[in-house]
Amino acid sequence: MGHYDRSQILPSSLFFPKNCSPLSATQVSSKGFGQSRVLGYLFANSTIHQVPCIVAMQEDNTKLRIPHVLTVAGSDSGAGAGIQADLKACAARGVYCSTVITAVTAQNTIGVQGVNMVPEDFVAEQLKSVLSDMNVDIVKTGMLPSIGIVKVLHHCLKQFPVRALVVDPVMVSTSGDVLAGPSILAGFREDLFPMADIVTPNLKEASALLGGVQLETVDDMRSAAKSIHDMGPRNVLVKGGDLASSLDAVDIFFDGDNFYELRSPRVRTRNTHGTGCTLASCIAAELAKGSLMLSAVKVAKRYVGSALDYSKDIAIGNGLQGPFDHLLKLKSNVHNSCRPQVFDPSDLFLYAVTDSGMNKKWGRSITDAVKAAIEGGATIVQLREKEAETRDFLESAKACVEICRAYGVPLLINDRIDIALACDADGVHVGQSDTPASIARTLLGPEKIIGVSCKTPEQAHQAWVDGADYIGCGGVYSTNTKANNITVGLEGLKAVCLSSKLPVVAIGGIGVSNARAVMEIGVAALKGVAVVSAFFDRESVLNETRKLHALLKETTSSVK
Ligand SMILES: Nc1ncnc2c1ncn2[C@@H]1O[C@H](COP(=O)(O)OP(=O)(O)OP(=O)(O)O)[C@@H](O)[C@H]1O
Ligand SMILES: Cc1ncc(CO)c(N)n1
Ligand SMILES: [Mg+2]
Repeated sequence: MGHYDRSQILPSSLFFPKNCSPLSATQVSSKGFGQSRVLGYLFANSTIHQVPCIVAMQEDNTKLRIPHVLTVAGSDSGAGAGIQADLKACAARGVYCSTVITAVTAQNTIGVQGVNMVPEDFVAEQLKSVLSDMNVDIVKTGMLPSIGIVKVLHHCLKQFPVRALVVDPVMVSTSGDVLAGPSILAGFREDLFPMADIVTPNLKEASALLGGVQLETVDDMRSAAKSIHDMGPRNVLVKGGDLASSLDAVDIFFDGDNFYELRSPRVRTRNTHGTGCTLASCIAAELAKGSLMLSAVKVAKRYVGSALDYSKDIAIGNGLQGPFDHLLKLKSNVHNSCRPQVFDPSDLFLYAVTDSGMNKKWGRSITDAVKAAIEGGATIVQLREKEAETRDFLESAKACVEICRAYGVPLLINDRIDIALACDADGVHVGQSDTPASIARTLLGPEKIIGVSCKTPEQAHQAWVDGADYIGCGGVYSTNTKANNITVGLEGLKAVCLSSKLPVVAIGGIGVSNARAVMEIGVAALKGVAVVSAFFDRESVLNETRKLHALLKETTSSVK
């Protein structure tokens, strides 16, 4: 709403600077807020718009207020653009998004098959509902299908001012379908642009706004940005996603004084439907968090670029322009489709744990070791590479992920949550002195597998509380793999298994000579054995794994 300037939203936007105690701020009122007692509200007026920015504080000083974008746009049934893109973009950027729907479209990856406008007075009713109640920070507009709807929006924004207005002047979809006719141009120019903090036309829209001039080069985009700036918005971003002559995706940002040429490599993909809506929503989201305009635009462009790159090969629909994946989640489902996502305790049956020292000694690569173990019958693999350089480890881990996925065997990383995240492993195994399982769970999310090494029932209980999926218990027998490792013996193993709510895999000095004795303790929680030396400190990993696999099969059928 003109002059968006972070410094006007005191103090330091929505967030308290480290050196400013929230409790020392003006305490205006004390009211209940949800379940928690709020100590006060802090009102800070934007000097130009007199928009109160309200920060609610709880007794423990945590802030309840979250950044909020309202999108005023059309629904896309294919969900790649419009309201649906805006919701996903805001969710991905960690901002709340409310929605005022201006039109319902029937569209897919082929084009727009139909448009049904929402009556003006009902757009007004939605706007009033949200703006009068929900502490909107930023309004972002997309498809505004009639001049009447533009007028309604203009009126509501005067009545309920917000911190900033982002206008994506949607007119023509990339498929070439008209989403708002030329009559809308007057509404943009007269009502919305003068109050807009940024306007983000694509090439066709910029051309339409300027009476149909041809825009074919980056220089043309600069002149267009300047001419559109003359129509009143604080900032203009002319988007060059559709600039055929450029290998890069070039956008021109103009703030009235300076031009900024924002370039990123053009992602080769058909999945670009909704890039414009997403970019504008992401700009709005960053502004809602308190970013300056140019930073918001840069972050938004990077976000769109990464999402396109991530989604370049996904296949949804048969048309020329597919949607992309705002939340960067779909691809991992494709990779995992040969294997259910949930952890299956029977995977602990024959657990192979690699050791870099042993691989070096026998002149094997990690990948060869892993492949041989799986071919011999290992049902889960853990990479335990204590000495490897991070960069090398990551490369090997990525290769092992591919191998394990192909065989449908889960791959875990010992200790290194960073490596597990970077190679998209199935999970981690942590020891008592590594990152606590509860933190590993927060970092890895709800689906990844987490195992914890435990020697006692107390540790096993804690692993359960922390959200682990299984525990490794040992050393059952003494081993050279771990220095100064206390041996728990079969008795210790049994005690842990009897108390554990989680499935258990036994580890430590286990091989063909003693695996039967381990499994014969006969406690239901014990699902299998984990092996390091008896596989990897041997000439043939494949043969040793096969032998133990056969023995375990025999043992478990006789134990039952
Ligand atoms: N293939 C691509 N690779 C990288 N960035 C791209 C690509 N296509 C578009 N972009 C970027 O996406 C943003 C949106 O630009 P674009 O010109 O496609 O908007 P639009 O035509 O309004 O989008 P749509 O109508 O599909 O929602 C810009 O920052 C642009 O540079
Ligand atoms: C509803 C809607 N808004 C915007 C666009 C522009 O991509 C679209 N295709 N559909
Ligand atoms: Mg486009």
